[in-house]
Amino acid sequence: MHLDGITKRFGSLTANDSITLGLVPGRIHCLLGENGAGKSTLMNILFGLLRADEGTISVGGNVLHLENPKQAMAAGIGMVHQHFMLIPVFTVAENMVLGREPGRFGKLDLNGARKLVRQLSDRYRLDVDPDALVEDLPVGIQQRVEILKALANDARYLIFDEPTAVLTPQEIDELMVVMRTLRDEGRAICFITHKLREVVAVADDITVIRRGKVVGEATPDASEGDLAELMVGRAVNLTVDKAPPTLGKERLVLTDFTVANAAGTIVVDHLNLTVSGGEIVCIAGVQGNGQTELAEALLGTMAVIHGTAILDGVDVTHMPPKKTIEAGLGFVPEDRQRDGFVGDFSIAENLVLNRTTSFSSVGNLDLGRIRSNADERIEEFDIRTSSQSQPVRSLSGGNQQKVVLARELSRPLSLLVANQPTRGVDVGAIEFLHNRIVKERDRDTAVLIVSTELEEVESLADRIAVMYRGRIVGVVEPDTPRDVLGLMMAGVPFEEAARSVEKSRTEHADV
Ligand SMILES: Nc1ncnc2c1ncn2[C@@H]1O[C@H](COP(=O)(O)OP(=O)(O)OP(=O)(O)O)[C@@H](O)[C@H]1O
Repeated sequence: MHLDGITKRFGSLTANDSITLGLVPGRIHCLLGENGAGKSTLMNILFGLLRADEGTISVGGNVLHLENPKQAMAAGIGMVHQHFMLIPVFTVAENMVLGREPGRFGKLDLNGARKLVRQLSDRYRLDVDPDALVEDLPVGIQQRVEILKALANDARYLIFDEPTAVLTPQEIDELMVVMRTLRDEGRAICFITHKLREVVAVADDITVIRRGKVVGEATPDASEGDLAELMVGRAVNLTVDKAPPTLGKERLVLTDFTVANAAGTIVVDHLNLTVSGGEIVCIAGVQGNGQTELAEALLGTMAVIHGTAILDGVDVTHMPPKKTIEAGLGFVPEDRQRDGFVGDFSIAENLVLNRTTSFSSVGNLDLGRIRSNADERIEEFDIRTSSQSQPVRSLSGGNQQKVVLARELSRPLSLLVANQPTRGVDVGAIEFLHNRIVKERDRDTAVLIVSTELEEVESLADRIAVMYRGRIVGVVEPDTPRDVLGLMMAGVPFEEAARSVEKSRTEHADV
């Protein structure tokens, strides 16, 4: 398949500028580029979601005219989206038949769909229950459903647009295996990711785009540093420079902090933790062990059924979000699309979303200050946009994340709680954001980070608190070996985990 001279403009912005690219059966082609480079735009054109202004897409010399995803699917193109396109209240099998022409397995042929889910699940070892409701499935499994949807259509060209951003390390490994299998069957894969180790692990071909243009190609033996430099056009320091913490007073004190979900199940279980000003505590753990609920309960959107949260001496245990924010909490949610911004509002509006009173005078919004605040934040956080009045919905994913962080980090804070702070963000921006978080720490803010990225935890943490089934298994130093951390994440206390790792090392040394 050839994409030839693809150009796409949004008003004055050229998101794709004459991009030429080949997708070859039996090869994984990684598309790399900084936030806003134009990767998703290009893939949306290939899947018929957007129309190119110029250029052609052809297979075997035949030009395809793709006006919608249905036509793309008919041409053998499948897409696994960055944000899932599934209907949450439907089952897996029901989602499989959605949007399909009756005839292949028509709208009512749920049995056919169920059978196909089972067959494909077995063949690719994807393990999906056809009768499960999509909303009850963890994100990793939802993504498998998207992959199954594409495979049900026997897609020969598969687009994976940042599929690993929301996955746990184990799910990522499993996805890499699936991608290799699909490649070895002779399918062509286009894979977008910001995680360079994944590129190095699976790429056969690598194309880098910057500001809408192809700026280079690389071979899979390129180092992560070389790829980073090619992506952002300068050398990137992938490790965080930070001095040892200077501990201030205890700012956040959690005592027997216990949180229940809507069904009444305890998800954070008698948790005790203190975070001082001037330190970064990272919560490490396999997703789904209560980390997100802990963060949300601190904000005030989940029910605390026992224990207390004290912030700077004030009891914030049962405060609603508006009050906790006024009490000095900065909050970066796990799901930016759902909880981080209002998509139809402009960047400028989103940057002052939770503190309009500070941008008002005599009861009216001070539009001049809102505008100058937006100019400053866009510049500081390098938010790639054509205008501060652009709706946040139409920003690239990574730039949306930068808007959320820019808003939360632009007022004096007592405590910053950030859940997956750099999700979907390019390496250059991660370098900036990590340094910015350390700067926040050095202003005597208490920082609590939840991250499933061990590299992020290791680079940011002054202490690591490992969470398992709603409890803290142990609080350890940031240089704790990964295998010890891994055992702790499975619920093994530190001493036992350290002994077990030591024992297996000695046994291996003896062999
Ligand atoms: N509907 C739209 N209206 C206006 N501008 C848009 C629209 N869709 C995308 N853009 C702009 O096009 C540019 C490219 O965005 P795109 O989503 O393709 O980037 P990306 O490379 O996928 O970035 P990321 O890595 O952050 O996901 C961005 O500047 C974005 O704001």
